[in-house]
Amino acid sequence: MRRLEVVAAVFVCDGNVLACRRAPGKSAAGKWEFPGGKVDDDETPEAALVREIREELGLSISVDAFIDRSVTTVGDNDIDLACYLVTSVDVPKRSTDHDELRWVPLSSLPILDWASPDLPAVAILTSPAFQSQMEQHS
Ligand SMILES: Nc1nc2c([nH]c(=O)n2[C@H]2C[C@H](O)[C@@H](COP(=O)(O)OP(=O)(O)OP(=O)(O)O)O2)c(=O)[nH]1
Repeated sequence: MRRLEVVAAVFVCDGNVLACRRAPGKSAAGKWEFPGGKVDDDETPEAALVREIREELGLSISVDAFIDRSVTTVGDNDIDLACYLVTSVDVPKRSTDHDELRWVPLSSLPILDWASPDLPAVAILTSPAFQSQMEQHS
């Protein structure tokens, strides 16, 4: 079993969350996920997330809050996925790794066909506690 440390960014805007669909030809193509990628050796999770989002979406972000970290077995890999709430000045428009970027209302997130490692974060995002936290900040 191989353990992969992965970080992902949750963009929230007006009660909508950015979901990204893995492009054809990638592993788990067609599954929805949060943008991000693998943490390199000797890199902090926050630095990895800033680097991955710059590479993938071409944006500068600030990493604002930790949401969830869970380990999920997918095939021969243990995916150790940490998700963070992030903000950016510019709006994400396109991705090198995804064929669709979609803003989805918090309450509709479970409708998408998520990569299984993302489901714990999706459950937190759709909880009443998170939704009222977001309303207080908007
Ligand atoms: N970026 C990202 N990756 C995720 C999420 N959920 C999830 O299972 N993954 C998996 C997919 C990949 O196997 C790995 C992240 O690697 P990566 O985004 O750097 O992708 P990669 O192109 O190197 O991946 P791969 O095609 O080699 O599998 O974690 C998620 O929400 N965001």
